[in-house]
Amino acid sequence: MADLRLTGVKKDYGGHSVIKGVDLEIRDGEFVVFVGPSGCGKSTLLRMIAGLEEISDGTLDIGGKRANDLSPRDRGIAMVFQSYALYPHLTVAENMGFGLSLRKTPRAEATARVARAAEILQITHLLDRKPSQLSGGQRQRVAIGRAIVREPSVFLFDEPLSNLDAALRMDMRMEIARLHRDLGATMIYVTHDQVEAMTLADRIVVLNGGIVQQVGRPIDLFRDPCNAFVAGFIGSPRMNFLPVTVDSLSGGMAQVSAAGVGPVAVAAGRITMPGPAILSIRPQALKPDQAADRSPLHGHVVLLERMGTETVVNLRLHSGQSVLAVVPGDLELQPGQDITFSFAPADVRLFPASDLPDQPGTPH
Ligand SMILES: Nc1ncnc2c1ncn2[C@@H]1O[C@H](COP(=O)(O)OP(=O)(O)OP(=O)(O)O)[C@@H](O)[C@H]1O
Repeated sequence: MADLRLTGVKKDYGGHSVIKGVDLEIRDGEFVVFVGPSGCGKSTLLRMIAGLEEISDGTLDIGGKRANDLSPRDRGIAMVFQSYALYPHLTVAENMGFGLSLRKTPRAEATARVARAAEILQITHLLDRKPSQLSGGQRQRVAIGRAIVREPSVFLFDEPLSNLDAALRMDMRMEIARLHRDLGATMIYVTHDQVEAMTLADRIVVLNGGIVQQVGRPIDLFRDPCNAFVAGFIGSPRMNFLPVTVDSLSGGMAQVSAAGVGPVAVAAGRITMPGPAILSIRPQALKPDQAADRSPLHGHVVLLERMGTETVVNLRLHSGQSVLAVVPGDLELQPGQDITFSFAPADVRLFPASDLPDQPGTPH
């Protein structure tokens, strides 16, 4: 069993708090991805699970046993680093088997495990080469192979694909997904990459400033972010945030208005009082037409980013606010043209203005 439980886990560096009390359960066999802005504590949390950083406060249980004071090698965990961390003077086979020889695994068994991992990763033909004779993608396979041979119950990945080019990242992403399916091991993965997080994760943990903002299935975070931070962090292109005024509240609905928006009735969410608020609208939820049951936004096209099947439209509303919309790639649009987009009230979310204190038009 390799379920993990973090209870009130904290990390301080010399009185500076970087992880501020994390409670999290990770189920056996689950693929969990940590995301968040640079410096939010993703790697620190991962390294505490690995045993590479001491836990300042709180409890880490692995497989139902307290692991705070276990050495890294006794945790049943293997970690794959962004930098690959291969020994240049050893062959691929020796790199992969290095941890096993340290643990005095019988030679025949070590050789068999290396051969099996090489087969899984399709690098059998590279076993006699040195790291300098490998491409970046091949080196990353060796680093993953070195983790596999240890037969850990938990794999930790710290941005393993960030040194690879886009095409290779996609191949390796699929490879890691297949590995998870085949091995059935618990995997915890840190990334900056939205696509990796959305496609690999059973659940995503969004961190900000050492605090867990939300934990959930990718689709749930995308559709129902709990606050404006998560709404802005998950999804690409980035969420639009419009400052609005809540004029009245009734039966869980808020009547909102703003220059160039509404009035429109939307779900009140966490809003309990009339006053300033933020309306969030995904670029994909804006349609370049105006239907009776949709709410209009009037503006003009500033910039078009043609991606092929779709185009990202950067428009400026009459209120001066910039907004992004995603439209089909074959839609004829020109910079400078006046345009009306519209949204369905069910597709937007309302958040307190205090969620985004630097939002123009909202109080500080
Ligand atoms: N050894 C250390 N001593 C002091 N502060 C540290 C140490 N290691 C990390 N920090 C601080 O802890 C915070 C979290 O760092 P961490 O590397 O976990 O962030 P991250 O979310 O993984 O960032 P990135 O995405 O940039 O890798 C940062 O403010 C960092 O400066």
